[in-house]
Amino acid sequence: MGDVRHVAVLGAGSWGTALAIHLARKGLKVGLWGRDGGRMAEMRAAGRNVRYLPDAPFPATLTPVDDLDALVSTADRVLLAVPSSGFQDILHRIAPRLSGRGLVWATKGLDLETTRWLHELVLEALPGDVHWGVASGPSFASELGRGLPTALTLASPDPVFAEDARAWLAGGTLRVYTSDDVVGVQLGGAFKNVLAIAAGVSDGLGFGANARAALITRGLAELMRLGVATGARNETLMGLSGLGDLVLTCTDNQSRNRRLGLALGQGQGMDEAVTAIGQAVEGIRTARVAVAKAAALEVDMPICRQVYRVLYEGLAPTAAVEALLSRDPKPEF
Ligand SMILES: NC(=O)C1=CN([C@@H]2O[C@H](COP(=O)(O)OP(=O)(O)OC[C@H]3O[C@@H](n4cnc5c(N)ncnc54)[C@H](O)[C@@H]3O)[C@@H](O)[C@H]2O)C=CC1
Ligand SMILES: O=C(CO)COP(=O)(O)O
Repeated sequence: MGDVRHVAVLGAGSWGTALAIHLARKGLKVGLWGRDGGRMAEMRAAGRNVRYLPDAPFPATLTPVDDLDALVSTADRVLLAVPSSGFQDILHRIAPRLSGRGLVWATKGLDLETTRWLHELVLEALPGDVHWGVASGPSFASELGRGLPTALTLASPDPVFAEDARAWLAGGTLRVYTSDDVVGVQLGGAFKNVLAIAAGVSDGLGFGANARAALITRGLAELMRLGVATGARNETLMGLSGLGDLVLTCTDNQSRNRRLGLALGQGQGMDEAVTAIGQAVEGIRTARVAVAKAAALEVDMPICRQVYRVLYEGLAPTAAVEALLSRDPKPEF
């Protein structure tokens, strides 16, 4: 597959920036592209992403760039880290230039309108000679940006490409495991965001550690039921991209999804809470996808359903909890 010396990182939010810094620290030449030319100029001048990761200076081999086509045409590999709302658009823009290169994405979510997995969009958009994979796991951008130890899973249907991607992604403080469970790795990364909102709501209401642990565990049961219906493997859902990321985002206030839930549980309105966070909160879109997938596949996902009702139907958080607690009794497994 050839030597990897130059990586294009697309999406200059907190995650794209942290990944770009990490790769550049390893000595790779990195072009970081963002859609806002003014912000990219600001990053070039400041030598850091002042808005999203102000405490992580750019290594010398990281260049913020404006020209997407030029960057993708010259890079050996492309790492896509835009929110799921922008995934399809950027994928189509870069697809004609991806021949012979490899694509990894680090976006967590599904396509909202069609509820398709991102790899299904990739399969449809890309020429057959483009190898691809998805990276996911418990990984707050600011921690990777500060060089703190982090572990991810890289899933690809092609074991040779999985090893290729592992080799250029991993190193320094980032450990990367490989997998061929493309659906399982995406499932955990996407749907844990909905459950993190639920955990935040519970903590915002002051419900305590028992309730949080119950939500994490029963949330994992929902992921596993969806996994059975979609062909994901249980061990993947028990791994870094499943349970690992679920625990991280349900328990730590660095999670934007958890913070949204906290704000709602404390009585803040949705618009106010989203504006205050000011960054991607993927669980909002994914709650809609969860309800649609659960209905289409006849999978019981009561926690995701109540999150959806709080976000989209104006249900009071206390009423959502009551609805969960008053369901008919059933065996745990
Ligand atoms: N921040 C984190 O700790 C982690 C984030 N992720 C995932 O990475 C993805 C990106 O999230 P963040 O960087 O955290 O979001 P962010 O809110 O920090 O930044 C989003 C960036 O994407 C840009 N953007 C939005 N729509 C776009 C479009 N259509 N085309 C091009 N650029 C667009 C925005 O201008 C902004 O620069 C999400 O799917 C998120 O779940 C995954 C792991 C960790
Ligand atoms: O996915 C993440 C960590 O793995 C980031 O979580 P939030 O999007 O909730 O901040």
